[in-house]
Amino acid sequence: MTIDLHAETRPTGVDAAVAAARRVIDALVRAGDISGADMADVADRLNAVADDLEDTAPPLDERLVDMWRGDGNTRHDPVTGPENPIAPPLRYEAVDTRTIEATTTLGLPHQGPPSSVHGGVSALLLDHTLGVANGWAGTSGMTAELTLRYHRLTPLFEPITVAARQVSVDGRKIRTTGEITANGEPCVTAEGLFIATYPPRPR
Ligand SMILES: CCCCCCCCCCCCCC(=O)SCCNC(=O)CCNC(=O)[C@H](O)C(C)(C)COP(=O)(O)OP(=O)(O)OC[C@H]1O[C@@H](n2cnc3c(N)ncnc32)[C@H](O)[C@@H]1OP(=O)(O)O
Repeated sequence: MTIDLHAETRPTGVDAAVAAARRVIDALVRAGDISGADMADVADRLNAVADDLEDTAPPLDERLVDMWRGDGNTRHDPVTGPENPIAPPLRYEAVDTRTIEATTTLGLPHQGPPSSVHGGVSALLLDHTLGVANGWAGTSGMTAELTLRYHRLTPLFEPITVAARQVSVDGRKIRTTGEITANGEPCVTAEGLFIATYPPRPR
């Protein structure tokens, strides 16, 4: 069952440009300096795109207010956001009323050890997924503690599943667990303490 735990990716507008930017990031890391591409020309063309975007961007304050309107951060967060080129992006499904999961395949931009996911990237995916599991379960908060155990390398280039479950809510303290698995084997497990609090949205 697909649920509204992430913003839907639109085929046009900034979502389409972000999808293209993800391709560029992946292709650049893949190419390195041993490809046949004229990288000086590539840099000129990418800088021209950035110049155009910077020249037409709204003031930062205005954009921040816009970002936190409506769907809020699910459109721009760095894990699921269709507006954010550094998001893989993950697309969550509900497992039950307190548990969610997403399956994705990461590539070279997220590499740490050879052909393996960077440990900090795993932490990002888990922190966010635990946070969204809290939102799904009905009580969310800010990460106060996140404890990770890296059991084995998390592979690139093949499907991995990121899952999280809200375990308990005790006053403002929310305890949540999660894991990244590949081929059914745990690669990283996480335990999080979240404190129920709601930072003000930019206005
Ligand atoms: C359906 C879909 C929904 C989607 C939703 C969108 C999801 C988005 C997902 C995004 C996910 C991404 C998520 C992110 O990226 S969140 C960003 C990363 N986190 C932060 O930046 C948090 C920064 N820290 C703070 O803001 C404050 O310190 C917090 C809010 C955490 C607590 O400050 P606050 O002033 O409010 O609390 P308090 O001092 O009154 O303490 C209250 C109680 O808590 C206990 N305590 C506090 N800290 C700790 C600690 N470190 N270890 C153990 N215990 C701790 C404390 O002892 C006390 O217990 P007790 O004495 O009462 O027993």
